[in-house]
Amino acid sequence: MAEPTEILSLKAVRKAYNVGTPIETEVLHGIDLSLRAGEFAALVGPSGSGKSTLLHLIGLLERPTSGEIHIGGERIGALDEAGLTRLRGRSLGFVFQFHHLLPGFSALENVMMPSLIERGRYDAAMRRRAEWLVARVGLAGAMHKKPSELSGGMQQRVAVARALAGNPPLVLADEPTGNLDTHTADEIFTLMRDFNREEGTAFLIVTHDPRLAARCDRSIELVDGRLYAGQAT
Ligand SMILES: Nc1ncnc2c1ncn2[C@@H]1O[C@H](COP(=O)(O)OP(=O)(O)OP(=O)(O)O)[C@@H](O)[C@H]1O
Repeated sequence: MAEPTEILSLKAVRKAYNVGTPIETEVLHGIDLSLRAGEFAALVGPSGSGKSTLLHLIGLLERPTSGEIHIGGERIGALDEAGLTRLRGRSLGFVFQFHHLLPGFSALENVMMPSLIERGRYDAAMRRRAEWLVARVGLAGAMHKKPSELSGGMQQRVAVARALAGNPPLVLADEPTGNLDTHTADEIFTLMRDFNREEGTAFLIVTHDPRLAARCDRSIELVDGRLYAGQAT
């Protein structure tokens, strides 16, 4: 059973891909990692070290080949696909390098979308939360604009607001500033940091930017599919 303050726990997690039967490549070799509620952590490492693979496992988008993952105390190995979808909707928010906003919908509608999909119905509280978030990321005046009418930085602000819409205890961000200039990257990073402090949301942020990693509480380093010594907890 995971510790109550742990939002995430990985024990001996391995991931191998079949790259043509019977050839298997192991990408992650026994990862032990835990993240506490409210932590703000960077996930760093060279290209190909397995960062995205690890994030996909934690994001419940893929299953580990072996080992155990707990999210919010729930053991994911025990869940079927419906259970994984429910846990993902309730516990996780996502920010990607490319915002992945839906082009036909306004900023506000994009922010409401995950809650709408998860709950299967519209409600006023959901809209109030989304309006508050869009204003909080500095886009009160652009709430009804479509993504194509917004700059790259503004689009990523909407993506951050969308990740927070369901009040998840953990947000996973895969190179969230990788497509932005330094100034805009700093702004987006600061925004995530503010949410971390204001709402107690934990963040796990994949970044290649050492400046941003240094601004996190903790840097978790992957090298060749293993956590660098001393990074385990
Ligand atoms: N679906 C897959 N099938 C086979 N191999 C894969 C698959 N996904 C990833 N890999 C391999 O796993 C290794 C780790 O990839 P991953 O994308 O997780 O690394 P990364 O640290 O995120 O790299 P980058 O910083 O370049 O994004 C790479 O060698 C990659 O080729």
